[in-house]
Amino acid sequence: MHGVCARFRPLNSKEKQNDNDTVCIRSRDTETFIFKDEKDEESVFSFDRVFYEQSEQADVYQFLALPMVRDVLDAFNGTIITYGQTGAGKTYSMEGPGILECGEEKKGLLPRVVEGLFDSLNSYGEEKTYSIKLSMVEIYMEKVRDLFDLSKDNIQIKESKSRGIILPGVTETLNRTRSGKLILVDLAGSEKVEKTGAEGRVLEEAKTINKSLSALGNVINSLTCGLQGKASHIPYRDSKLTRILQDALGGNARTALLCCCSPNAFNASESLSTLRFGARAKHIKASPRVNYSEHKYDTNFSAASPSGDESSFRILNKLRERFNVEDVKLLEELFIQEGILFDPPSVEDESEIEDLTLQMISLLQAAMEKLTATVDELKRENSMLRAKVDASSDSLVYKGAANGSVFQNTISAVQPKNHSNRMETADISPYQSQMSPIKNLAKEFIMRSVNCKGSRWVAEDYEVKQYNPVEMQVKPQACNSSQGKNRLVAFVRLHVCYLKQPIGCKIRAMASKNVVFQFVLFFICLGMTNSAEFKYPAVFNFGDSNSDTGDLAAGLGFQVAPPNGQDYFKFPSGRFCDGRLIVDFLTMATNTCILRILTLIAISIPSAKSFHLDFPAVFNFGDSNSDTGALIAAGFESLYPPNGQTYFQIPSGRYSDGRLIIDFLMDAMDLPFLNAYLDSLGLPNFRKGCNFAAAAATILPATSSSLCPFSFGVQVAQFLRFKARALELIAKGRKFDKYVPDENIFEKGLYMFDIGQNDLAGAFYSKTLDQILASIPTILLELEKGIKDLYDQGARYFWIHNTGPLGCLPQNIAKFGTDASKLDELGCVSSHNQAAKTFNLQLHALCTKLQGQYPDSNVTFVDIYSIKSNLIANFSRYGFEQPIMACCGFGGPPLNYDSRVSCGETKTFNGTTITAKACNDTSDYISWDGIHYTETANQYVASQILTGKYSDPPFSDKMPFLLKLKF
Ligand SMILES: Nc1ncnc2c1ncn2[C@@H]1O[C@H](COP(=O)(O)OP(=O)(O)OP(=O)(O)O)[C@@H](O)[C@H]1O
Repeated sequence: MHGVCARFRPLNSKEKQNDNDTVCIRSRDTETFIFKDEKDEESVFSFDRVFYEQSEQADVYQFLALPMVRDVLDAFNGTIITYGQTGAGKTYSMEGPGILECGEEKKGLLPRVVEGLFDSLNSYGEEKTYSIKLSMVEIYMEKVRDLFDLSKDNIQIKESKSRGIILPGVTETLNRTRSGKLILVDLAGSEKVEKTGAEGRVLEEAKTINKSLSALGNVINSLTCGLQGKASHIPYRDSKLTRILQDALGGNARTALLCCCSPNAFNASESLSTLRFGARAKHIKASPRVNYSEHKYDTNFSAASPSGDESSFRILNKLRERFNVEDVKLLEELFIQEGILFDPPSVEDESEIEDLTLQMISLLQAAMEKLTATVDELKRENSMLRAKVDASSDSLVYKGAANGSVFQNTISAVQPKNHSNRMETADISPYQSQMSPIKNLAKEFIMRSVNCKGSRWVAEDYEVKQYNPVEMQVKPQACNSSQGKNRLVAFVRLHVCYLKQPIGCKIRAMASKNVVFQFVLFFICLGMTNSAEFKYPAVFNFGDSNSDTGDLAAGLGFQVAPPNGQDYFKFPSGRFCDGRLIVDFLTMATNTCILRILTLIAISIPSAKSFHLDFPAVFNFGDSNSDTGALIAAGFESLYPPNGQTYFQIPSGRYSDGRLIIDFLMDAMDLPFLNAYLDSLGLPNFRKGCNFAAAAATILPATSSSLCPFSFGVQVAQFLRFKARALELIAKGRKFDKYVPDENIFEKGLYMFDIGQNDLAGAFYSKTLDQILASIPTILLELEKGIKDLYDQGARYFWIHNTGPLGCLPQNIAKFGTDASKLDELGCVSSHNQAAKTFNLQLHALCTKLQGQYPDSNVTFVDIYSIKSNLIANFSRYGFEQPIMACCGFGGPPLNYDSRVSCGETKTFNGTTITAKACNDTSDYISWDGIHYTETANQYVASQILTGKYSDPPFSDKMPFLLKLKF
């Protein structure tokens, strides 16, 4: 980094009161100080400059910003970031104490930068033409929003070879120009949520902010911890913030970081985190270079370098000689996914695609070299594995998995990622011809931004009363700074372009380890499939008990008791035999053992992280409200896009556009998303729990007409099988520690339940309301039985969701609500909601009973019904436009639901083709597909659960949903 500095603000009046004024720093000199942490342990910190309490705003500007202002005029990019906890002085440093009362002395970096910039431009004289652009955006809840045009609230971030990361529309492409951009970033506070007392939606905002800051930390860690001489994956794409700052952090920019801290001992832990962040960031090495924009028809340039077409043709031909076309395509795709290649659709200018081809080719060459090395390594690994197969098949299973980094990395590399982009931005080019209006305009924008951080309200609520170039008066209206403080970033960008000669061109190449691994597996498979020997890379077997290696036991929890398995496995292995089956011998004969390696991975993938948590794991039982992929993995149903579009970008096995309530709860507990028990591919991680929930599941046992065979009893049986299998592996010795969940998680884990909706909703198709109400005790008896079985197996923490207002689901309204007299005041089917309420009352009573019966357990009842019905009744207050109508469906208002086509499906009826499509903005809708909720609605429900207000007993400390910065 160009400069990393620390700044300590003076103690504020609150800190000075009540003997609370202990200071945690002792100055040594202008670069070094001693910091005393909460445990009174001292550490020495050194930065490029330390600004102590008495430092002036001008000192900060001169040291940190002035060199950058000069550089930007020489076409170097610059970025200045203020970082630190809330109230540490970020905005003060960036802007000043406030525009109205802010004197010359107190004004911050922003006004000084603008003045410095224009002063420098003026001093350059008349002969040059300058184009100046300014944009202001904020990142709020992972959306980039144009503060000059609030209707543009999801601006796409794009990447241009010549200009790096851009928000298209702001800048103008000029031939043979050099341009510098200066980005000023005022980050949101990095404090811990517990100190802010945030809850509900504010808490959600804080958590999103926390994620962005964590992503920033991860990027800095990757940039500074990468293996020497080896390019490693930098997760810029994990948040909008890191994507926008990509150039600033690792690439083409001089970057300065101002770590703002309180000197007060009360804030020592946050200050320490900020200082550590800065200390690490100091090690980042950027390579700023002069920016220029080449004209694609520039003849000089063409003469000096081989044409893009020629080079591509030559090198691609070489590649095709070695691989087939599909392989090359696949490699390209993977590189784009990993962000090491420009994604052509995300490049803002068609004319740059030729350059991208060149860049891609050099990347392919680099990857080829790495690939060759890795293939050699894998050949060695392969022969080692073969030797071990011959020696001992038992140890092979373990070591194959231990050495199975290829498989594990391959599978992890295809995990879905969260990126979504759209294009739009503001352009103030009409002002570019005259210097003075631009300067004034820029000032006006900056003035607008000053008084209310998180300028979401600024553009709407500020009014310029009187304005002239010398003095201006800005009147803040309804500026709520406490709301503003939860906004992530006030981001100002000054873009200065001027005409000069182009200097040169350099293509930056990176390679990703993950991609290489992903690619390698692909080639191994090809090699083996083409072999004439009996050596296959994998075996996919279909059959009955003659070749069932555990399906019935695993899938339906069927008990295969001893002495089954006694001869070979020494325990029941899921096979109906004393030992191995024909398929086992055949598989061994292939010398691959992949079938078993995959089986092992499915059961026992190691977790990369270990957290100290209240709950080490979660076991979930339920229906589609919490199914994270079971029914799809079982092959009973398919989900098509746009399912999953919002978060996973592919159908993720969840019935929603994005995450479910369970996902948000897992996230809040700092646990990974739960893998479906039945989903054996995709590096399932069961160390932190397992999800047995399956869409369409009922509490009552499935019948021949049920959509889903995995009723609650089967889910409990699957759990028993899961536990037994895990314990078998644990009993085999420590070598399996990395692969199986700890034994104690079965007792300490949280058992969650969200089931019952289908028992009620399904019954309405064949029963009267009275019959349904009468059946509720029987349904709950079955639930009680399963919970007792789990208790007998050691479960002690139970978390039981009641069922939501079924009558408000478009599916039920469409079928049972055609007669308006059947609807309540919200437009929901009364009978369905009555059944849900009765069920919930009795479920609540069951929870109380269970708690009484098992005093050593913790049974928590969660009132989802109240949260959801409150949301539907007050939808607009929570930012939704549609309380009932489905987002993804067919038929239009009022329900946009047609039971003949589910979300994403296209069908033809009587010659007419219909498709159930998604709405434009899923976050406006509560209902996703007429049966399930959108990610935004799920997030709201989860945030309400986390308040603890809807639980019986209310909880305060069970869910450790505190901010956990990882620096
Ligand atoms: N160096 C300083 N000298 C005098 N006052 C300061 C200084 N730094 C901060 N302050 C004062 O401390 C208070 C909090 O500062 P500021 O609003 O800049 O914090 P922040 O880090 O931007 O917080 P947030 O993340 O909530 O926006 C303000 O009243 C500000 O005027």
